[in-house]
Amino acid sequence: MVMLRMASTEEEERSVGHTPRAKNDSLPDVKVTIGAGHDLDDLGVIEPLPEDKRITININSISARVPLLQQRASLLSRLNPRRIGSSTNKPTHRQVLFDVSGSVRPNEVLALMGPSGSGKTSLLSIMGARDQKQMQSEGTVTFNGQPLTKRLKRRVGYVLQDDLLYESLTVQETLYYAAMLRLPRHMSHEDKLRRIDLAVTALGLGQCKDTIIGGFFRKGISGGERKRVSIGVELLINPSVLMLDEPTSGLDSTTSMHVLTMLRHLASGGRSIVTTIHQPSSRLYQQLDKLLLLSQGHVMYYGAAQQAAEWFSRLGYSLPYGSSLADFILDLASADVSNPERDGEQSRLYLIDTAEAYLRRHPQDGFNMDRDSDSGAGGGATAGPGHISGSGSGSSSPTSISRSDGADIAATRGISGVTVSKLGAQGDIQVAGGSSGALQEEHRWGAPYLTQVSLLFRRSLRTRRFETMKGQDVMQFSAIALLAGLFWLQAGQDNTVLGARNTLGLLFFISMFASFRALFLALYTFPEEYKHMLKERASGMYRLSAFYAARTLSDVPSDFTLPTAFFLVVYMMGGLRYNAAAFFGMYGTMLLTMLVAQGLGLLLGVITMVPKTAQTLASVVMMSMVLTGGFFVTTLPSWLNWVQYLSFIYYALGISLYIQFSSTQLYSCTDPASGDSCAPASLPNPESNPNCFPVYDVQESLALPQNPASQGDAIRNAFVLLGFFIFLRVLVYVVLRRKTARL
Ligand SMILES: Nc1ncnc2c1ncn2[C@@H]1O[C@H](COP(=O)(O)OP(=O)(O)OP(=O)(O)O)[C@@H](O)[C@H]1O
Repeated sequence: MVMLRMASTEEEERSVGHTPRAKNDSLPDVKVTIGAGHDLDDLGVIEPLPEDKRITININSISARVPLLQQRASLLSRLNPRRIGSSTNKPTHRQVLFDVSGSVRPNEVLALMGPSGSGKTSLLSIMGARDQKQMQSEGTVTFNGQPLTKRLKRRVGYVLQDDLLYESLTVQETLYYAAMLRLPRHMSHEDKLRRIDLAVTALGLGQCKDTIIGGFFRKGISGGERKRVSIGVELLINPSVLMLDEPTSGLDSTTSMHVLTMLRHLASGGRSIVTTIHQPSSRLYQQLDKLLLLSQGHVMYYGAAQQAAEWFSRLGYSLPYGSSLADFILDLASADVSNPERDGEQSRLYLIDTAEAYLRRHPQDGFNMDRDSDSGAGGGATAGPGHISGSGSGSSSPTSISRSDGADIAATRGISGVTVSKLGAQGDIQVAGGSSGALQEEHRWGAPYLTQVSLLFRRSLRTRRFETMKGQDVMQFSAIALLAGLFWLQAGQDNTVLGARNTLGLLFFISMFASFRALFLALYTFPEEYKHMLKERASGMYRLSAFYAARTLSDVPSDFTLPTAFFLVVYMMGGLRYNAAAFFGMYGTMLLTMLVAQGLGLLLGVITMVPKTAQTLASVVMMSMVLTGGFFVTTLPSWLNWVQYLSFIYYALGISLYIQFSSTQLYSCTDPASGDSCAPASLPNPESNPNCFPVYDVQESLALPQNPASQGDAIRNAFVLLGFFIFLRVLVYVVLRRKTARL
């Protein structure tokens, strides 16, 4: 707990390293460098924004509630009304934001600060329309007066707290795919490449540009470099608004300073920047224009960042000499500061009450003394409610504030290294609709549709560069193919009924093995990609259908190579029909079956989005398909007969049987001594054996659920499989669309 003594404003400024500034300080036109002396002015992406691209964000009375984890009512309590009352009266939600208002204008850096759990990330996510489904929010956020439309979202860069990057891509590749997908189509390929180079240079990523991003299992670039790559991905599009969640967390002070300096510089080019920041040093704090301080979801201060000390001092909470302002206000928000009149919690509540009362009159502008003197309002318009001046400090109330544009704040900042001459020219705020016209003219998607598919396809292959053809997969397939080949060695050449039963097992095994693998691999596709997809779709990077097509197509080479080799070995060793048409017919059937199984896996994955749940469901579904596929269960009760028609393995087996047996004459042979059916070894030539008789009804003699001799049935089976394939793919797309409907 910090006990306060009163400090003068000058003391405060000295203690946080501020030099009291005259309002119109003219600052030297100093170039800003970031990392390894790179010059930010060299980065084409941060040239000043044209007037019509600038965006003012207004936050109007945002409140938010999150669900509380509750145990489901037991059956007993659901049946007993008296118990129901006791369980359902518990609150189900907790409010985490309370009526928060504010604004960010072009040229401004607004910092959201507060102790952990105070609601910074929640507020930022609501502002960027990235809030989670579970969160219920009220109030509005407008961008130049309009809600955040899909088109506007493409002008908003959003950097998440946990960088979401593909671990197997290099830094250069990450920026390349982002640039090619997001930059406007009228820009030439060379210009896009140049922009990537500039971003790499300006963000100091040159030395690691060919290193993979890496992750838990495979080490890649450092944490600070990851942050810079995440920022770089957003900078490439030259956004009008940049929102960042903890861009400096985990970075050393120098790198944090580089990041904040860069943000300040970006803002000075007409962008509106909002960033959450945890505990900035005094140097970092100086880069901020506006501060919105949250304490347990309530606004404790909103206004010019450099005047927060003044505000609190007037309320009786002066910055102790030698303390950092950022630490001090976080202590205030954490109820860790008391004064002779109030303990920590009382002080916190008092400061919140005072701020909320004041901000009801100035919801968008907040506290800024400079504007008073600007407008000549002085203390004339008494903005502060009576209880502010009545604070325990005995000091005067916070000066009343008149509205003026945010450029004044920027123009008075005096941040070392920022070319302030630019700020004055760009200070005007755009009115609603002014920029939307220009935004309408832009193409909705950066890259054309087919280019999106091609880029996403190539990226998808690269993201799995460490996965394809793993040694253990090759071993697994070789072992199973060899074992199956040996168990069914030349079984297909045996044309006795006994031999045909054996071959039936081989045909079934081929369909089943290929399907199982395809289905279980596909379960993970979308759950693993979900977060990336949400993030990239939220920034309008590509069409969902382009992603879907590319992602599923890119599975084909890796998922189908080994099964093809497996098929070749098993087909030859198993002695299935040596005929090109039969071979390719059987191969095509296996591929189609795999595609259907893959579709089913994708569907289960996308419905659940949780691999473990999808796996459980998949084993039940797949077992039912296998059991009713026509090999294990051959006679079903009539009322359950329809189940087999749902099994894609049933149709696959039907086609395979047609290919193998429709033009082969089978013989039923009996051993004269025992009267039993004979094994092929004992009767190598059934055609000339008097104990063998031709079989005319293969379906009956093999107890099959469908007729292998019927070409019509085989064609129907092929069409049904094709129908399954198309139906499942469409269904996956529809579910995926619903899951990402909020984007
Ligand atoms: N989806 C959710 N379900 C339940 N509680 C949530 C959810 N999202 C946020 N919260 C709660 O809301 C509060 C604010 O969370 P938020 O992440 O916005 O805080 P923060 O200020 O960003 O914290 P930090 O600095 O630690 O990141 C926390 O108490 C958090 O537990």
